Amino acid sequence: MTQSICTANQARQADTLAIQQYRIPSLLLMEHAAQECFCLLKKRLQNARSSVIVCGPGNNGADGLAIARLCKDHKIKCTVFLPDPCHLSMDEKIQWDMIQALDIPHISDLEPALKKIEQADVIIDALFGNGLDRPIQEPYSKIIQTINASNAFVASIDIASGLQATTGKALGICVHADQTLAIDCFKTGHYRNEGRQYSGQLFCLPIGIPDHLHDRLKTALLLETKDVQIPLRNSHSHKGTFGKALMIGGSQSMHGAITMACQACYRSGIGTLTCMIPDCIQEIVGQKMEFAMNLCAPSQDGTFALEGVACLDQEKSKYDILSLGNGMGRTKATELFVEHALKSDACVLLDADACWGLRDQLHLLDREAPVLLTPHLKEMTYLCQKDLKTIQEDPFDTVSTFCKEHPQCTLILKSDFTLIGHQDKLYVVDHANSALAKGGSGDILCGILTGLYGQCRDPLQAATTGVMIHNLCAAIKKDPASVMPQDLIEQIPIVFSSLREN
Ligand SMILES: NC(=O)C1=CN([C@@H]2O[C@H](COP(=O)(O)OP(=O)(O)OC[C@H]3O[C@@H](n4cnc5c(N)ncnc54)[C@H](O)[C@@H]3O)[C@@H](O)[C@H]2O)[C@@H](O)CC1
Ligand SMILES: [K+]
Repeated sequence: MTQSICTANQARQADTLAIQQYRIPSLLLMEHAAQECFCLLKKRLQNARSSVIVCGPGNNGADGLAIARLCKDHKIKCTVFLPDPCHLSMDEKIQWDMIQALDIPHISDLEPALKKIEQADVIIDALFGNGLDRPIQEPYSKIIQTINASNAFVASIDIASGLQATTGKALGICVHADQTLAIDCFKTGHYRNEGRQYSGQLFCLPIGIPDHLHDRLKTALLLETKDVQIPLRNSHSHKGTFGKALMIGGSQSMHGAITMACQACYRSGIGTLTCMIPDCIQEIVGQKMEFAMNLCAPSQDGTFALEGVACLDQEKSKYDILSLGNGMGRTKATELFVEHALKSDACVLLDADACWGLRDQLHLLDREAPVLLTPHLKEMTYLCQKDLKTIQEDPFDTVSTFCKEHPQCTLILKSDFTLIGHQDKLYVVDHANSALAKGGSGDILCGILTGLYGQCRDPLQAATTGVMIHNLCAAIKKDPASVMPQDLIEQIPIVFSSLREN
């Protein structure tokens, strides 16, 4: 099952549909949620000297009470802290009655509860979930402060209390979780704004809501390795079967970028590869790449000259994919190359400086053949009318809006996680790894994408598979500080064969 990433509203809708349309009682969903949480936390709770379940006034708190009941069933000691037993949701009232009837230790007075929290080694945070809708105030801010000051392991149910589930903004103070146990689906707030920093390790727990309800809600999806498919390679094939690519880039000061991109492309299965570079770097690039054909275009001041675009015009009809950008520099010629590439019939991939070169000619995206774009957050400002802060605050909306406006495009927005959008589809790849936060890493992704597109001719498949491969390449047994671009390139064959086996 592919995990959904929902806004607060979508998560609520999924709950409501499950309850109304599939007649699943909400207490049953809650029981599933509690059982899944308990299963994941059982070992820690068993080993804890003292554990506290801190419960708020809604169904998040009710989940906490249901977990306390399962602890009692398994003879695990824990204390429930419910600060305000007079104001409870309907389901929580039922859970609270059971807690009292079963004589499970519970406190409602603040001072002794804060002492318990200070001494606890495991805290379950069930204060607020999807329903937090205003800034945290007393007594909850004092409670959260004490949780954060304790040395305990903190597991938040559904979302760290204090985070708004859609925006990931901390509404005042927020629990700093070691783990978040998302109920039924991830929330966009786990990925946006402060959500990354407060959620800790994320888990998503199924509670019996039918999958297709999420499909209906068109939520973003979290991609796992099993969800991607590398293009099949028939043994009875020839180099034409696997695509002809032209990769355009390089300059006097950045010739490494285009060579790394080409190496990654070749290792990712392209049939034939031609590399177009400014003639001033002909010698150095030629020495590094005997597998690719080199085309040299005239240069000026260490980058492509304007008249170099004639070389592209002459060649462009011969290729399935034209990729532009790696180490190209931000010049008038880059803008012109972008324009002429987009006026071809081939698929076009625009990376790095080519995204900049597109900024004043976005109308060219309205074409027949597909376009792949791989901006990082800053480069995204060139592709839409938003500033960096707005994009950072809501990358989900940025990508979906762009993809609705440009249905021919597949957009890959890179940050510490990657968003991939195409028309109304939105995917997240989340393998944050600082080994990729280095120069050269984007060029390698560009090469992988070009190689994959040549084989499958499906931009979305190339994007989802390519981003996953790129991330898996970084998961090597080397300290992230020391990983070189060449290490990633050398990892490509290993990742390919492990994906093909699966
Ligand atoms: N059927 C369902 O709806 C299910 C819901 N589940 C749980 O229910 C949660 C959502 O429950 P709710 O919608 O009741 O929402 P919450 O439990 O997040 O809390 C909502 C309550 O908190 C109050 N509140 C909001 N912000 C506040 C603030 N700053 N200070 C004080 N009070 C504040 C609201 O007035 C409301 O009473 C999910 O996060 C999940 O943990 C799960 O049990 C699975 C099933
Ligand atoms: K919570």
